[in-house]
Amino acid sequence: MINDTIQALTIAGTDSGGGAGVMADIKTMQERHVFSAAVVVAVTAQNTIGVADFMAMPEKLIDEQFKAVADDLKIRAAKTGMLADVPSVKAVVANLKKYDLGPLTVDPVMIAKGGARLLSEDAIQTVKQELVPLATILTPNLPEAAELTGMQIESSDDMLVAAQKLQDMGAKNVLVKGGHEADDNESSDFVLLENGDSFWMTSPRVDTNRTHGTGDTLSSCITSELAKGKSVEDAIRIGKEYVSATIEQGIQVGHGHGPLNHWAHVKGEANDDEI
Ligand SMILES: Nc1ncnc2c1ncn2[C@@H]1O[C@H](COP(=O)(O)OP(=O)(O)O)[C@@H](O)[C@H]1O
Ligand SMILES: Cc1ncc(COP(=O)(O)OP(=O)(O)O)c(N)n1
Repeated sequence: MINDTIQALTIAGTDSGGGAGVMADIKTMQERHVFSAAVVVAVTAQNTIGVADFMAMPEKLIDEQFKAVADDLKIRAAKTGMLADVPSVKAVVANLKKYDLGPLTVDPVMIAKGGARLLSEDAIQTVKQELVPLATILTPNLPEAAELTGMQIESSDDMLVAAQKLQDMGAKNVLVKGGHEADDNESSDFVLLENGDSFWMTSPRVDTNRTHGTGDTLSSCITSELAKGKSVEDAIRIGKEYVSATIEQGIQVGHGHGPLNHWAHVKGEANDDEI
């Protein structure tokens, strides 16, 4: 019997500009040699300059996408990204409880780099109460961690406290991303694991505005590695290496916050067998 190809699912919004959301997730999973399926929760009219408009999908269509995927594919890990509003978050949560999709990475996307709100304010409470407790790994950036915890995050110590609070809210493992830090030299992320172990992941900060979709790329790489059966810690470390390479080996697309180079070469992965 032939083994099934490794399959993962993104549950998120589209980006017509190709840099973030479902598009970044599919490109990342493809580069990680994982077959990617997608439940589209919202469609955005977006490019590297900003988000012009978006529309959330009707809940029935969200349900039908989940059913279509679950009836046929063998999903080994899933991630959530942009979830738009309360009805969409609730529809996603109901389907995550209904189907076994493996470990779940929750990227609690709230506001795009250009400033557009991608999650309505009233949906934040629903995310906190209903989605965060389902997360195998929760990956907030600094503003998202602040919003979810209700605390100001201005130092490394604050990141530690926020991670603990998010774990207390039900997320098993927490990765607080430091991409929005003021530090000019380093970009440091803090990880708190389920067993209480914690560590920092630090990479040189690249002086660039080509960082559109960094969070999506990191979380979908982590999801790909979880689908392959990697441990949470290994998946997170590989995710950081991959996203760093996609930022460092930048490409030039568009006139604003440019997208990442998803085909970047990752050190130590000289041939396909090592991916
Ligand atoms: N300029 C940069 N140079 C290097 N790494 C970065 C840079 N900006 C973000 N990162 C990294 O990209 C990942 C995503 O972080 P962040 O940008 O905070 O997420 P989001 O896209 O959700 O706002 C993190 O690992 C962060 O450290
Ligand atoms: C459709 C969609 N989903 C998510 C985002 C935000 O992606 P992120 O990785 O946080 O990147 P930036 O917006 O910070 O560049 C998005 N813009 N669109």
